[in-house]
Amino acid sequence: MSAPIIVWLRRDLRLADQPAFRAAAARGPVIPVYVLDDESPRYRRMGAASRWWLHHSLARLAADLEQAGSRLILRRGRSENVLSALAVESGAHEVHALHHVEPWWRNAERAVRKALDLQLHQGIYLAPPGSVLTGGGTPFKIYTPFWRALQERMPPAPPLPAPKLTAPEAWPNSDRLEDWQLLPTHPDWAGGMRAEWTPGEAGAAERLETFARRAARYAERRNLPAMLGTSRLSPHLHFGEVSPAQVWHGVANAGGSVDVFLGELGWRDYAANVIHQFPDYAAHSYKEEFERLPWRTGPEAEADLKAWQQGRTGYPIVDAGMRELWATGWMHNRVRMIVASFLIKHLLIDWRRGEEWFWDTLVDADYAQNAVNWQWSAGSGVDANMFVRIMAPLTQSPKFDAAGYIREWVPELAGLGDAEIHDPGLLRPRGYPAKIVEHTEGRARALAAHAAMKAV
Ligand SMILES: Cc1cc2nc3c(=O)[nH]c(=O)nc-3n(C[C@H](O)[C@H](O)[C@H](O)COP(=O)(O)OP(=O)(O)OC[C@H]3O[C@@H](n4cnc5c(N)ncnc54)[C@H](O)[C@@H]3O)c2cc1C
Repeated sequence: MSAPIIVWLRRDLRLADQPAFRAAAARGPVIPVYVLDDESPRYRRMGAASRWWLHHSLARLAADLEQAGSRLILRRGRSENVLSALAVESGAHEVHALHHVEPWWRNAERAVRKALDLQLHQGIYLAPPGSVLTGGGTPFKIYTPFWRALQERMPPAPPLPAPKLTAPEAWPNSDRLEDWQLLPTHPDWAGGMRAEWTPGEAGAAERLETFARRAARYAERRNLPAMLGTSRLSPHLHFGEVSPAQVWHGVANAGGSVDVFLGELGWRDYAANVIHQFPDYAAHSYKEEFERLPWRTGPEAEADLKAWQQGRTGYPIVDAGMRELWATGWMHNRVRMIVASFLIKHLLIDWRRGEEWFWDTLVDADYAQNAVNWQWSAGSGVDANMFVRIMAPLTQSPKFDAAGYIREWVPELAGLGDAEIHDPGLLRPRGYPAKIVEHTEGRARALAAHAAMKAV
């Protein structure tokens, strides 16, 4: 029997349309391995909600591999060390993996390549990050021209089915998933996540199939948080349980406004294109002047941050969003924009504090998409909303018909009518907090801080 080939898995946890599996399967027996590497990302190690998802996704993948006559080997440690040791144990020389854009994964890929024959494949985005270029051969900075150029290369190649896998003569040892303690126990806060999500390739395929039936009406519903208008595919896409090409082809014939949905998938590629150019995008404001913005700090600002995190700001739409996030690990996009704007502008708290909170609490926490969207909201990004365009939560809430959404996530307000629920005022029930800051006051403070930044 020929030497086994290692497939190094990260956030590409699927068998179908997974080019690393396909290439390895064509060359010999396959050893699929997932390395829990908290060392390479350092402070960017996966957050708590992502670890919950990872546990279930790995359990599913292991079961799917068993059924295909294979196994999932689990190891923990620094990727290059673990893979080198595994290669020695198993007699493997080649490692196949999908190329990742996060800076720590790019470093890890370089380190693995020093010791082993690492073959990288594309398959996480519609097009390889860094490959969509202007006429002058430079990467795009702005979304709209990027999307126009990307569309010229679409549709993506049709997705390929899972390959047939051959087992190696002997299986290397594996850690036990339970021993990794990825799930919360004291307390177990994951009940809302279990109710909402089915991690794994089959769960992703089912989401895609049900969304395809309503994708034609995406544009008219996508901004309404009370409706099931968007796909909710983001955590499945983040963990690679479905490929963007599968999503594209899964909805392509839906008709109606499906093009608007495909444009959102384009934002996903765009975010990776930004990180490819600016790897530490989550650490610094792209527009340097924002490093001079006088953000609030100190005990009062910390108390406001906590109120925002806990959904106790006195703004029902903001609180509904933050509580949805805490309970399910996900938040509707329109509401993400509202809560981000509120933190950055009404509370004048550095966008990085919000980014960090999302990183820990979102099941779809994604280095590129999170940083790009937070910098978009702050106005500090490469392609961004203007800081001085301040979203008014009390206007956004009725505009996007959020009454039902607020009733679901802020049950103290459920008894209020549609006219009052967005801004309870004197009808505020006992137990629901007063507004943490008045809109006009918060707005004026934010504009003054922006003016001060510009004046330096
Ligand atoms: C402050 C802020 C932080 C965010 N952080 C993340 C994050 O960590 N991870 C993440 O996946 N998305 C993030 N988003 C983008 C967006 O909110 C989610 O992708 C979307 O809500 C996921 O829901 P869906 O799958 O139903 O999206 P759909 O509307 O069905 O869109 C389909 C897919 O397109 C991609 N997409 C949609 N909107 C965006 C966008 N604005 N930017 C980039 N890709 C997009 C997602 O992969 C999504 O699954 C953030 C947005 C904001 C405003």
